[in-house]
Amino acid sequence: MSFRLQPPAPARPNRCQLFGPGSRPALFAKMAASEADVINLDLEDSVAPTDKAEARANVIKAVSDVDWGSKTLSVRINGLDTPWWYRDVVDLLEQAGDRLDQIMIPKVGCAADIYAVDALVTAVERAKGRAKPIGFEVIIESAAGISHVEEIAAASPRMQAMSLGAADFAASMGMATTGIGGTQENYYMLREGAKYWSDPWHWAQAAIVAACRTHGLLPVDGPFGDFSDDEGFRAQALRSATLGMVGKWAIHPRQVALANEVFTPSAAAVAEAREILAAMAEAKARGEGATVYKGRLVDIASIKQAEGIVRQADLLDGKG
Ligand SMILES: CC(C)(COP(=O)(O)OP(=O)(O)OC[C@H]1O[C@@H](n2cnc3c(N)ncnc32)[C@H](O)[C@@H]1OP(=O)(O)O)[C@@H](O)C(=O)NCCC(=O)NCCSC(=O)C[C@H](O)C(=O)O
Ligand SMILES: [Mg+2]
Repeated sequence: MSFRLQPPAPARPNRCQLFGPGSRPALFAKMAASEADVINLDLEDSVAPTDKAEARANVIKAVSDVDWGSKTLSVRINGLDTPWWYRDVVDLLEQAGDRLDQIMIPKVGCAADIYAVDALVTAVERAKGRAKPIGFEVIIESAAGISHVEEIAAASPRMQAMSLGAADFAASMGMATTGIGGTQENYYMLREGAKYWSDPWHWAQAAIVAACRTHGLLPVDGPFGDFSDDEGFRAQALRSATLGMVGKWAIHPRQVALANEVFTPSAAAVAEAREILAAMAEAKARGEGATVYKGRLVDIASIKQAEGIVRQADLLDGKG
């Protein structure tokens, strides 16, 4: 390990973030009743420009009026290139109750974007005497965002989580697709006449995971647009989990159970992790740093891998 230790990410469930437009208040109670760990009430791209003010008022009311249980409650504000974002921040911080946990900042391009929102949030918090500091989560969804991902992750102590926004990311990068996440038909390798599909989101996801793990944030996979394609969602989520992401967005309620399933360690994975820890404890008692488990090497690094799985299982204990 480097002299600079890796800080832990916030210890809270973040397997699924369920989105709903702030302009559809009829959805709020359904979102609260869902099994999602995080709720994202949206003021940004799912809300038409003519509905921005009404959506903001709906969301401010719902923060206090709806019973959100133990979920993390987040509101996605408008981007810093719009005329709406400062009013989103000021009205939320002045008028929404203490139940609000986070603000999600979309389309961040550099650390200064976070600095600007932090300055405004801090001023309103002090003026209003808000006791609970608001956390930040951000979306990496532009060429600038992915280019500056590490400085963005380090930009504020308010930072909690970072998501990949596949739709805006594809648009910003000029990617030849209108798909939101998942396999892309033309992104394949050819060998002896057979196509092998590759993953165009992989490098951006890996960069986000590395930035998050360096600075103690939760890395999250964003939307999968085709909500009729359960297997496509599951495949995308499995790849994200394998890379180190802790959860995924749901843009429709049917995606919530899929995300929870993928990002909850299976009973078999937890049992194996505990067996590895037991095998390594025995090895340590013998004065050894490595041993053989089921015919393969396990060593001190395996302890950290196994502890991560057990820690996640303990965190989710009782959440199904
Ligand atoms: C996608 C939707 C517009 C679909 O809405 P609808 O046509 O109403 O869906 P259904 O008829 O299939 O709904 C079935 C029942 O589920 C309820 N429902 C629908 N959506 C939600 C929800 N989000 N949360 C909770 N419950 C929901 C319906 O009311 C039905 O209930 P019932 O009648 O009682 O059976 C809609 O799902 C939707 O608006 N989704 C969220 C869209 C959104 O927030 N988008 C923003 C995030 S993605 C993004 O921004 C891209 C990203 O930034 C990037 O760049 O990648
Ligand atoms: Mg977007």
